[in-house]
Amino acid sequence: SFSIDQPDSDGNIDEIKRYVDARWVTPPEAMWRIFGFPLCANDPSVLQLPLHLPNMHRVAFNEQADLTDVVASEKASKSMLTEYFKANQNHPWARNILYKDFPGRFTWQKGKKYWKERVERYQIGRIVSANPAEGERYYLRVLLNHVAGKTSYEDLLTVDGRLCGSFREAAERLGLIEADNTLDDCLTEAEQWAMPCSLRRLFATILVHCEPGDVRGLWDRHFEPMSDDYRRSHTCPIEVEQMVLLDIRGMLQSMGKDIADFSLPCIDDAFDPTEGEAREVIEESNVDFDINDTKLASSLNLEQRVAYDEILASVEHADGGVFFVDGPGGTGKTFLYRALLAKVRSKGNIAIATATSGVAASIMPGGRTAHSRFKIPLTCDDGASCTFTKQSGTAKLLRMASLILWDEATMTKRQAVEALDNSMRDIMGRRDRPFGGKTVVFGGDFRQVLPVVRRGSRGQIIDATLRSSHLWKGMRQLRLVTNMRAHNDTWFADYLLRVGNGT
Ligand SMILES: Nc1ncnc2c1ncn2[C@@H]1O[C@H](COP(=O)(O)OP(=O)(O)OP(=O)(O)O)[C@@H](O)[C@H]1O
Repeated sequence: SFSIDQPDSDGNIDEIKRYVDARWVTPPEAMWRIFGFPLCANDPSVLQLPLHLPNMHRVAFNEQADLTDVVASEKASKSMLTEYFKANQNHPWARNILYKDFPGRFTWQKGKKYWKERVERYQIGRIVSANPAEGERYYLRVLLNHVAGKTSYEDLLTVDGRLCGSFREAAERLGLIEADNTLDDCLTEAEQWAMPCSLRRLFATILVHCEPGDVRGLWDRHFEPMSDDYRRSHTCPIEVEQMVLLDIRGMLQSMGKDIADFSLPCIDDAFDPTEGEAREVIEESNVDFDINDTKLASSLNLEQRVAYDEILASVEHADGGVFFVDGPGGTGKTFLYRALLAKVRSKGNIAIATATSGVAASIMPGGRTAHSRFKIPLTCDDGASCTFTKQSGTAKLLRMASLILWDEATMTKRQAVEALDNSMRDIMGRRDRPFGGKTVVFGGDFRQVLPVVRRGSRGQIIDATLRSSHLWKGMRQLRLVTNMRAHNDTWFADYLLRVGNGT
C-alpha cells in the first residue's frame, strides 16, 4: 500500500492529488532518465519477428468484416515469416541470410506485406522467444536460428532430401538438438538478456515441463548466471547455492512440485529461514499491517460497524460465511476492508486481500489481483476450477486463511468466482459448504462497471454477473449507503446515486 500525503488539518484527503502524485515510474525507466539516455529515435531500431507454426499467425481484421472474406483474402495468409520464405524463393542471393538477420538487408512493407531490398540504414531483427514447453514452436525457432535459405515450411522440414515429420525431428537430424542440448541452449540464450531471477524461473519451468534427463548437469552449467544477484550480496558460496535452491524450491512449489523430486543439491535446514513453509504462506504472513488501520474500527459509521461486526463474528467462529458488501462509490468499502484486514492480521492470522483490477488491489495492504492470487484461468467456463493443485502453496495458503476479501467482484464474471468456490470446496474437503466453509467477503457496486462480455448482448452480460450465480442466494448482503467521500456535499452524493441507478 502507499500513502503519498497526509490528510490536511480538517482531516480531508485530496484523492485527485494522490492519484497524480502516485504516477509509477519503473526502476529501468528512472535509471534511463537519470542518465539522460534518449527515450526515442534509437538507432539501429529493433524489429520483432513473429514466430508461428503453419497457418497459426495472427490476422488483424475489421470488426464488421465478413470472416469468410477475411480468410479468403490473400493478405491474410501472409506474415513476416511466410514472406521470408517467399523472399528466399525470389532472391537466391539472400539465401545465406538467417530469418533474424533479414531486417538488416530487407525492409518489411507493412501495407503490401512483403520484404523489400533495403537501400539505406540498418535494422536489427529479433525472433520472439519461445519456451521449450511449447514444443514444435520452440523447435521451429531453433531451426530458423540456424538454417538459412529455406523457401517454405516443407523445405525447412526437409533434411538430406527426406521430409521429417516434425520440426523437432528436423532439428535433431541436423544435430541442432541432442538430448538436453536444447534446454542448455534455451538457458544459454536467455542468459544474455534475462535477470538471474527470470533464469531461475525458466530453470524451474524446464524442470516441471521439459523432463530434462540430466538435471544435475543443467544445474552445474547454469548455476553461475542463475546466482549472479546473490553472489553480489553474499560471499559464502554455500550460502549463495542455498539461496538459489530455496528460490527455485518456492517456484516449484507454486507449480505444484517438490524440489526433492529432482536431483539437485540438498537444502540445508540451517539456511532455510522458512523451515519448509510454502512461499505463498510466508509472503502473506509477512504482510505488514499499518498500526493506524487498527484504529479505523473506532471511526466506522453505523452501517460499516454492522458489517464489520458480522464479518468478524464469522471469522471468529471459523465455520464459514459468504458476504457481499454492496456500496456505491465513496461509501467506505475500502475503509471497511482496511479495518478488517488490520484486525485479522494484528492477531497473527492470515487475511487475503484481492480485487478484480490491479489498481483496486494496490490500495489494500498486501492486495493482489484475484486472478493472480487464486490462479483463475484466463478463460473460464461454467464448472471451471482454479489451476492450483491440492498440494500447492496456494492451496495451503487458502486452507490457512481466516478471511478472504475480493473487492470489485461485480466487475468479474461469475464463472471466476465459481471457479474459486469449486477449488475451495475441493481443497477443504467440504463439498457441501460454499467456499469449503471459509469466510469470504465480496464487495463492489453493480452501478459501476459490469463484466466485459465481448460482443455480448444485455442478457449475456447480466448472465455473466455475480448476481446470476448460484452462489448469490447464499451471500449475506451488507449494504453501505452513506457517501463518506462527499458527506459535506449531499447534492453531489445524490447526483452520483442517480447516475448509478439510471434515474
Ligand atoms: N467511517 C469513516 N470515517 C471517515 N472517513 C471515511 C469513513 N469511511 C470512508 N471514509 C473516507 O471516505 C472516502 C471514500 O471511502 P472509500 O475509498 O473507502 O470508498 P469506496 O466505497 O471504496 O469508494 P469507491 O467505490 O469509489 O472505491 C475515503 O477518503 C475514506 O477515507
